[in-house]
Amino acid sequence: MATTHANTAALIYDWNEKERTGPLLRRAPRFVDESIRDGIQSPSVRDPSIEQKMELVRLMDRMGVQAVNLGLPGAGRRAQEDVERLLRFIVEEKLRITANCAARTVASDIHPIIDISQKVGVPIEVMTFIGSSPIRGYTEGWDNERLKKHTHEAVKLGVDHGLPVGFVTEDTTRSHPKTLDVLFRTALEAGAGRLVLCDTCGHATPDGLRNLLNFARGVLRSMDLEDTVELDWHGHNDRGMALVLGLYAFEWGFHRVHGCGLGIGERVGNCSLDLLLLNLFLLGQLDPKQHDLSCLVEYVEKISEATGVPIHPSYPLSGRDAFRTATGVHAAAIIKATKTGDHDLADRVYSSVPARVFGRKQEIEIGHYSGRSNVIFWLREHGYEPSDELVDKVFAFAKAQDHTLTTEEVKAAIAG
Ligand SMILES: CC(=O)SCCNC(=O)CCNC(=O)[C@H](O)C(C)(C)COP(=O)(O)OP(=O)(O)OC[C@H]1O[C@@H](n2cnc3c(N)ncnc32)[C@H](O)[C@@H]1OP(=O)(O)O
Repeated sequence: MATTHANTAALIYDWNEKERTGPLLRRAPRFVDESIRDGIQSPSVRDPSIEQKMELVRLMDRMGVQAVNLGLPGAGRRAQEDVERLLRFIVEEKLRITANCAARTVASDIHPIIDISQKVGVPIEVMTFIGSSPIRGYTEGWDNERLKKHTHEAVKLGVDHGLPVGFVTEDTTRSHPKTLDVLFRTALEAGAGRLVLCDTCGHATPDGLRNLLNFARGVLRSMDLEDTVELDWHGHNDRGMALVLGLYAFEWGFHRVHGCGLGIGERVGNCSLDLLLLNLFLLGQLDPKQHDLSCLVEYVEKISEATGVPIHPSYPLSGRDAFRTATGVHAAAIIKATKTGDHDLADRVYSSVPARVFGRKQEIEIGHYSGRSNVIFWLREHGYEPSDELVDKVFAFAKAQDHTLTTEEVKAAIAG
């Protein structure tokens, strides 16, 4: 995988502290890919075929994602079959990635996980969830005693069958501390090895996240479990904050952050896993020996293909327009940088993401906001001699349009 050049870096003053100083996180960031569980809960998302899911799991593994949620086998036969086949696939392919599955705090959701795990002979982490916020409790008619009973029984069921259990409080970011305190302690006493704090409704701001983390840490500390129990962050994007909160979660000390490729997921989606990886890479926080991000764009494309969710043209890194410029001033600078022969300079003069590092490249288009530089560059790239007359003709045509020209339109203008 290509890297960026030191000489180009010297041309950028970086106010992003970590980009200048290198790794600052307490520990190497770890990830849980929720694309084929939470990701496919979105009503606009198609459930990928088993072959597509396998391909995605292979890509997750290649990118160094440590865990994948394979689904909620309690949902029915198809979900159970998929989980079993994916688990066998992970074993047969000797992938490093570990498996977890979602379950309500009910035996009928947990037993299928136990059964699959025993059949395949590989542990699956049971991620057993319960809505812990007052608004959820009110809606369901649940009181704290009932939540506590469900929590205890569910965690104990998984633990008694020798499986690792993560306890997931749905809507943690709107839950009362007294309730969380009771539920966390109940789950930990029953043997949960992980607490998953969830921003199920996309409610948290950075200070909310930090307050909640400090609270959870306090509970662990009081039980002398700070060094043994891990904390996960699972966030949704209702307020558009999921990615930023994912980054803060690592900075402030969560062990793992959950996300989905292309940011798919329930309602407006989860934290985008590909953008989380991209940002941590750019911040110098990922060990390149553990994380091969040369397939990051392929991963997003495969997620899109498998789920039927289109990639927005302006989606970072993988979007059609991420490195495509029609604007005159920007294009002129990119073209000047290109002429130096230094691809890194050309990549970075108008983008914070170096395209070539991820297998993409800058493209210059012609539109109504273009200058002559765009036209000259385009003509040369397509084998035309950019005479003044030809440049004038295409330039005048472009200025009269309301959109970026297609190749056919430019060719028609040349011929016209
Ligand atoms: C962490 C998350 O993302 S939460 C989203 C989880 N994912 C999904 O829901 C997708 C898969 N779900 C399904 O296929 C179905 O909802 C099933 C098979 C799990 C359940 O189907 P049904 O039994 O028909 O129940 P339905 O979906 O209508 O309602 C959910 C039920 O679960 C109950 N429930 C929800 N969470 C819990 C919990 N943690 N513990 C106990 N019961 C719970 C609700 O109270 C409701 O019960 P009710 O039917 O007695 O009112």
